[in-house]
Amino acid sequence: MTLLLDGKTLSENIREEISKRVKAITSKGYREPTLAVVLVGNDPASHIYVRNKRKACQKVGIRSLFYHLPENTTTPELLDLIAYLNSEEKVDGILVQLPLPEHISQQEVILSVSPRKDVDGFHPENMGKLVARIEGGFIPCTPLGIDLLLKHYRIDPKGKDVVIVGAGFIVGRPLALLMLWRDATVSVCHIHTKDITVYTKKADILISATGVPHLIKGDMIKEGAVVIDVGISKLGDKVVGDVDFDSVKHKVSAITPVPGGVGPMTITALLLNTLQAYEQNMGLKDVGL
Ligand SMILES: Nc1nc2c(c(=O)[nH]1)N[C@@H](CN(C=O)c1ccc(C(=O)N[C@@H](CCC(=O)O)C(=O)O)cc1)CN2
Ligand SMILES: [Mg+2]
Repeated sequence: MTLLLDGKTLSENIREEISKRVKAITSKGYREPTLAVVLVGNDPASHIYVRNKRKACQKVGIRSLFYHLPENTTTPELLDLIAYLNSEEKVDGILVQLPLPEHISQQEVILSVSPRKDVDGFHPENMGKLVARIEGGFIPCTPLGIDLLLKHYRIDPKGKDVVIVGAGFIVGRPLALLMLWRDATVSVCHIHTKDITVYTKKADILISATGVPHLIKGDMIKEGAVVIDVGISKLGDKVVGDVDFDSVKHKVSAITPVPGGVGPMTITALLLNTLQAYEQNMGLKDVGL
Protein backbone atom coordinates (compact mmCIF):
# COMPACT_ATOMS: atom_id res chain seq x y z
CA MET A 1 0.00 0.00 0.00
CA THR A 2 1.35 3.40 -0.95
CA LEU A 3 0.74 6.18 1.54
CA LEU A 4 -0.36 9.48 0.03
CA LEU A 5 1.24 12.36 1.95
CA ASP A 6 -1.71 14.72 2.04
CA GLY A 7 -0.37 18.25 2.44
CA LYS A 8 -3.76 19.79 1.82
CA THR A 9 -5.49 18.19 4.81
CA LEU A 10 -2.48 18.62 7.10
CA SER A 11 -2.35 22.29 6.06
CA GLU A 12 -6.01 22.78 6.89
CA ASN A 13 -5.46 21.31 10.36
CA ILE A 14 -2.37 23.41 11.09
CA ARG A 15 -4.10 26.56 9.80
CA GLU A 16 -7.01 25.87 12.16
CA GLU A 17 -4.51 25.79 15.05
CA ILE A 18 -2.89 29.04 13.86
CA SER A 19 -6.30 30.67 13.68
CA LYS A 20 -7.10 29.59 17.26
CA ARG A 21 -3.76 30.95 18.48
CA VAL A 22 -4.33 34.31 16.73
CA LYS A 23 -7.84 34.55 18.20
CA ALA A 24 -6.54 33.73 21.69
CA ILE A 25 -3.95 36.53 21.47
CA THR A 26 -6.10 39.22 19.83
CA SER A 27 -8.96 38.54 22.25
CA LYS A 28 -6.59 39.79 24.96
CA GLY A 29 -6.46 43.17 23.22
CA TYR A 30 -3.28 42.73 21.17
CA ARG A 31 -3.28 43.93 17.56
CA GLU A 32 -3.44 41.37 14.76
CA PRO A 33 -0.28 39.91 13.16
CA THR A 34 0.71 41.73 9.98
CA LEU A 35 2.51 40.49 6.87
CA ALA A 36 3.70 42.85 4.11
CA VAL A 37 3.59 41.13 0.73
CA VAL A 38 5.67 42.70 -2.04
CA LEU A 39 5.20 41.74 -5.69
CA VAL A 40 7.17 43.36 -8.50
CA GLY A 41 5.88 42.99 -12.05
CA ASN A 42 3.28 40.78 -13.64
CA ASP A 43 4.48 37.18 -13.60
CA PRO A 44 1.17 35.25 -13.76
CA ALA A 45 2.28 32.38 -11.47
CA SER A 46 3.59 34.87 -8.87
CA HIS A 47 0.23 36.66 -8.94
CA ILE A 48 -1.53 33.37 -8.14
CA TYR A 49 0.88 32.47 -5.31
CA VAL A 50 0.58 35.94 -3.78
CA ARG A 51 -3.20 35.81 -4.00
CA ASN A 52 -3.22 32.38 -2.33
CA LYS A 53 -0.89 33.57 0.42
CA ARG A 54 -3.04 36.61 1.14
CA LYS A 55 -6.22 34.50 1.19
CA ALA A 56 -4.57 32.07 3.61
CA CYS A 57 -3.54 34.99 5.85
CA GLN A 58 -7.05 36.37 5.87
CA LYS A 59 -8.53 33.00 6.85
CA VAL A 60 -6.35 32.69 9.96
CA GLY A 61 -6.64 36.32 11.08
CA ILE A 62 -3.30 37.62 9.79
CA ARG A 63 -3.56 41.06 8.20
CA SER A 64 -1.73 41.29 4.88
CA LEU A 65 -0.60 44.54 3.28
CA PHE A 66 -0.06 44.30 -0.46
CA TYR A 67 2.57 46.32 -2.32
CA HIS A 68 2.34 45.70 -6.05
CA LEU A 69 5.14 47.55 -7.86
CA PRO A 70 5.48 47.94 -11.63
CA GLU A 71 7.86 45.77 -13.68
CA ASN A 72 10.24 48.72 -14.25
CA THR A 73 10.78 49.36 -10.51
CA THR A 74 14.49 49.93 -9.81
CA THR A 75 16.53 48.19 -7.10
CA PRO A 76 16.84 51.45 -5.05
CA GLU A 77 13.07 52.00 -5.23
CA LEU A 78 12.42 48.49 -3.94
CA LEU A 79 15.07 48.91 -1.22
CA ASP A 80 13.35 52.13 -0.11
CA LEU A 81 10.07 50.30 0.33
CA ILE A 82 11.76 47.51 2.29
CA ALA A 83 13.54 50.05 4.52
CA TYR A 84 10.16 51.61 5.28
CA LEU A 85 8.61 48.20 6.08
CA ASN A 86 11.61 47.33 8.29
CA SER A 87 11.01 50.50 10.30
CA GLU A 88 7.24 50.03 10.67
CA GLU A 89 6.62 48.67 14.16
CA LYS A 90 3.27 47.18 13.13
CA VAL A 91 4.73 45.13 10.26
CA ASP A 92 5.81 41.75 11.66
CA GLY A 93 6.83 39.97 8.48
CA ILE A 94 8.03 40.97 5.02
CA LEU A 95 7.74 38.73 1.99
CA VAL A 96 9.17 39.68 -1.40
CA GLN A 97 7.77 37.27 -3.97
CA LEU A 98 10.41 35.63 -6.19
CA PRO A 99 11.44 35.62 -8.96
CA LEU A 100 12.11 39.35 -9.25
CA PRO A 101 12.51 40.96 -12.68
CA GLU A 102 16.03 40.36 -14.08
CA HIS A 103 17.21 43.96 -13.66
CA ILE A 104 16.63 43.93 -9.88
CA SER A 105 19.43 42.67 -7.65
CA GLN A 106 17.88 39.74 -5.75
CA GLN A 107 20.97 39.64 -3.54
CA GLU A 108 20.60 43.26 -2.40
CA VAL A 109 16.91 42.75 -1.78
CA ILE A 110 17.45 39.64 0.35
CA LEU A 111 20.14 41.40 2.37
CA SER A 112 17.89 44.43 2.94
CA VAL A 113 15.05 42.62 4.72
CA SER A 114 15.44 42.77 8.49
CA PRO A 115 16.35 39.22 9.68
CA ARG A 116 13.67 39.60 12.39
CA LYS A 117 10.98 40.15 9.72
CA ASP A 118 12.39 37.72 7.18
CA VAL A 119 9.52 35.21 7.13
CA ASP A 120 10.94 33.64 3.95
CA GLY A 121 14.13 32.77 5.83
CA PHE A 122 16.33 33.89 2.93
CA HIS A 123 18.53 36.39 4.80
CA PRO A 124 22.06 35.02 5.47
CA GLU A 125 21.48 35.48 9.22
CA ASN A 126 18.58 33.02 9.06
CA MET A 127 20.36 30.70 6.61
CA GLY A 128 23.36 30.85 8.98
CA LYS A 129 21.16 29.70 11.88
CA LEU A 130 20.14 26.76 9.75
CA VAL A 131 23.83 25.90 9.20
CA ALA A 132 24.65 26.31 12.90
CA ARG A 133 21.49 24.53 14.12
CA ILE A 134 20.41 27.59 16.11
CA GLU A 135 16.71 27.59 17.04
CA GLY A 136 14.59 30.72 16.69
CA GLY A 137 15.57 31.77 13.16
CA PHE A 138 13.22 31.53 10.22
CA ILE A 139 13.40 28.39 8.09
CA PRO A 140 12.51 28.86 4.39
CA CYS A 141 8.88 27.94 3.76
CA THR A 142 9.12 24.95 1.43
CA PRO A 143 11.82 23.15 3.48
CA LEU A 144 9.85 23.87 6.67
CA GLY A 145 6.64 22.61 5.04
CA ILE A 146 8.37 19.37 3.99
CA ASP A 147 9.80 18.92 7.50
CA LEU A 148 6.31 19.31 9.00
CA LEU A 149 4.86 16.85 6.50
CA LEU A 150 7.54 14.24 7.29
CA LYS A 151 7.05 14.74 11.04
CA HIS A 152 3.29 14.39 10.76
CA TYR A 153 3.63 11.05 8.96
CA ARG A 154 6.38 9.95 11.39
CA ILE A 155 8.96 9.67 8.63
CA ASP A 156 12.24 10.33 10.44
CA PRO A 157 15.14 11.36 8.17
CA LYS A 158 17.68 10.38 10.87
CA GLY A 159 20.28 8.02 9.42
CA LYS A 160 18.45 7.84 6.08
CA ASP A 161 19.89 8.55 2.65
CA VAL A 162 18.09 11.74 1.61
CA VAL A 163 18.66 12.70 -2.01
CA ILE A 164 17.62 16.16 -3.14
CA VAL A 165 17.38 16.83 -6.87
CA GLY A 166 17.75 20.57 -7.43
CA ALA A 167 20.16 22.91 -5.64
CA GLY A 168 18.16 26.13 -5.85
CA PHE A 169 18.25 28.88 -3.27
CA ILE A 170 14.53 28.64 -2.33
CA VAL A 171 14.30 24.88 -1.80
CA GLY A 172 17.29 22.58 -2.50
CA ARG A 173 20.07 24.26 -0.56
CA PRO A 174 18.17 25.21 2.62
CA LEU A 175 16.42 21.82 2.56
CA ALA A 176 19.81 20.08 2.47
CA LEU A 177 20.80 22.00 5.61
CA LEU A 178 17.53 21.17 7.35
CA MET A 179 17.84 17.47 6.49
CA LEU A 180 21.41 17.51 7.87
CA TRP A 181 19.96 19.08 11.01
CA ARG A 182 17.60 16.10 11.15
CA ASP A 183 20.67 13.80 10.99
CA ALA A 184 20.11 12.47 7.47
CA THR A 185 22.94 11.62 5.06
CA VAL A 186 22.28 14.17 2.35
CA SER A 187 23.20 14.21 -1.34
CA VAL A 188 22.30 17.15 -3.55
CA CYS A 189 22.09 16.67 -7.33
CA HIS A 190 22.09 19.58 -9.73
CA ILE A 191 22.47 20.50 -13.37
CA HIS A 192 26.14 19.39 -13.45
CA THR A 193 25.57 16.03 -11.75
CA LYS A 194 26.91 13.38 -14.15
CA ASP A 195 24.18 10.81 -13.60
CA ILE A 196 21.38 11.61 -11.18
CA THR A 197 20.09 8.02 -11.34
CA VAL A 198 23.17 6.84 -9.42
CA TYR A 199 21.88 8.97 -6.53
CA THR A 200 18.10 8.64 -6.91
CA LYS A 201 18.35 4.82 -6.86
CA LYS A 202 19.93 4.81 -3.41
CA ALA A 203 17.55 7.33 -1.83
CA ASP A 204 15.45 6.32 1.15
CA ILE A 205 13.84 9.73 0.85
CA LEU A 206 13.94 11.37 -2.58
CA ILE A 207 12.99 15.04 -2.85
CA SER A 208 12.78 16.60 -6.28
CA ALA A 209 12.68 20.37 -6.79
CA THR A 210 13.65 21.05 -10.39
CA GLY A 211 10.51 22.18 -12.20
CA VAL A 212 11.23 19.64 -14.97
CA PRO A 213 7.92 17.82 -15.49
CA HIS A 214 8.06 14.02 -15.02
CA LEU A 215 11.86 13.98 -14.65
CA ILE A 216 11.73 11.19 -12.05
CA LYS A 217 10.52 7.84 -13.43
CA GLY A 218 9.78 4.55 -11.68
CA ASP A 219 13.02 2.89 -12.80
CA MET A 220 15.07 5.63 -11.08
CA ILE A 221 13.70 4.81 -7.64
CA LYS A 222 14.47 2.26 -4.93
CA GLU A 223 11.61 -0.03 -3.90
CA GLY A 224 9.87 1.35 -0.79
CA ALA A 225 11.37 4.85 -0.96
CA VAL A 226 9.55 7.99 0.22
CA VAL A 227 9.13 10.51 -2.61
CA ILE A 228 8.51 14.22 -2.08
CA ASP A 229 7.63 16.20 -5.19
CA VAL A 230 8.24 19.94 -4.99
CA GLY A 231 7.93 20.62 -8.72
CA ILE A 232 4.97 22.43 -10.20
CA SER A 233 4.70 22.64 -13.99
CA LYS A 234 1.91 22.99 -16.49
CA LEU A 235 1.45 20.21 -19.08
CA GLY A 236 -1.45 21.47 -21.21
CA ASP A 237 -4.14 22.36 -18.65
CA LYS A 238 -2.76 19.92 -16.09
CA VAL A 239 -0.56 20.85 -13.12
CA VAL A 240 2.14 18.18 -12.79
CA GLY A 241 5.20 17.64 -10.64
CA ASP A 242 8.79 16.53 -11.22
CA VAL A 243 7.72 12.95 -10.56
CA ASP A 244 6.02 10.71 -13.09
CA PHE A 245 3.39 9.74 -10.53
CA ASP A 246 1.92 6.81 -12.48
CA SER A 247 5.21 4.95 -13.00
CA VAL A 248 6.43 5.71 -9.46
CA LYS A 249 3.38 5.24 -7.21
CA HIS A 250 3.42 1.40 -7.07
CA LYS A 251 7.09 1.26 -6.22
CA VAL A 252 7.21 3.66 -3.27
CA SER A 253 6.03 3.47 0.34
CA ALA A 254 4.84 7.10 0.40
CA ILE A 255 4.51 9.97 -2.06
CA THR A 256 3.19 13.53 -2.20
CA PRO A 257 0.60 14.40 -4.82
CA VAL A 258 0.85 17.45 -7.07
CA PRO A 259 -1.20 19.49 -6.50
CA GLY A 260 -2.08 19.07 -2.84
CA GLY A 261 1.26 17.94 -1.41
CA VAL A 262 4.15 20.32 -0.78
CA GLY A 263 2.49 23.46 -2.24
CA PRO A 264 -0.11 24.00 0.49
CA MET A 265 2.52 23.18 3.13
CA THR A 266 4.71 26.01 1.77
CA ILE A 267 1.93 28.52 2.40
CA THR A 268 1.18 27.03 5.82
CA ALA A 269 4.87 27.38 6.75
CA LEU A 270 4.68 31.04 5.76
CA LEU A 271 1.74 31.52 8.15
CA LEU A 272 3.71 29.79 10.93
CA ASN A 273 6.76 31.97 10.28
CA THR A 274 4.58 35.09 10.33
CA LEU A 275 3.04 34.03 13.63
CA GLN A 276 6.56 33.44 15.00
CA ALA A 277 7.70 36.90 13.78
CA TYR A 278 4.65 38.48 15.42
CA GLU A 279 5.11 36.68 18.73
CA GLN A 280 8.79 37.65 18.83
CA ASN A 281 8.06 41.26 17.77
CA MET A 282 5.34 41.66 20.43
CA GLY A 283 7.37 39.90 23.13
CA LEU A 284 4.40 37.60 23.78
CA LYS A 285 6.46 34.81 25.32
CA ASP A 286 7.85 37.35 27.82
CA VAL A 287 4.32 38.07 29.06
CA GLY A 288 3.48 34.38 29.32
CA LEU A 289 1.34 34.15 26.19
N1 LIG B 1 9.37 34.78 -1.69
C1 LIG B 1 9.13 33.55 -2.14
N2 LIG B 1 9.03 33.32 -3.45
C2 LIG B 1 8.81 32.06 -3.89
C3 LIG B 1 8.64 30.99 -2.99
C4 LIG B 1 8.77 31.26 -1.60
O1 LIG B 1 8.69 30.35 -0.73
N3 LIG B 1 9.01 32.55 -1.22
N4 LIG B 1 8.29 29.71 -3.45
C5 LIG B 1 7.89 29.52 -4.84
C6 LIG B 1 6.43 29.70 -5.14
N5 LIG B 1 5.47 29.49 -4.04
C7 LIG B 1 5.41 30.42 -3.09
O2 LIG B 1 5.77 31.53 -3.21
C8 LIG B 1 4.44 28.49 -4.09
C9 LIG B 1 4.31 27.64 -5.16
C10 LIG B 1 3.21 26.74 -5.22
C11 LIG B 1 2.29 26.65 -4.20
C12 LIG B 1 1.10 25.74 -4.26
O3 LIG B 1 0.27 25.76 -3.39
N6 LIG B 1 0.95 24.91 -5.29
C13 LIG B 1 -0.22 24.09 -5.51
C14 LIG B 1 -0.50 23.98 -6.99
C15 LIG B 1 -0.69 25.32 -7.62
C16 LIG B 1 -1.29 25.26 -9.01
O4 LIG B 1 -2.31 24.60 -9.17
O5 LIG B 1 -0.74 25.95 -9.88
C17 LIG B 1 -0.01 22.69 -4.95
O6 LIG B 1 1.12 22.19 -5.01
O7 LIG B 1 -1.00 22.13 -4.49
C18 LIG B 1 2.44 27.48 -3.13
C19 LIG B 1 3.51 28.39 -3.08
C20 LIG B 1 8.63 30.50 -5.74
N7 LIG B 1 8.68 31.82 -5.21
MG1 LIG C 1 1.91 20.05 -4.15
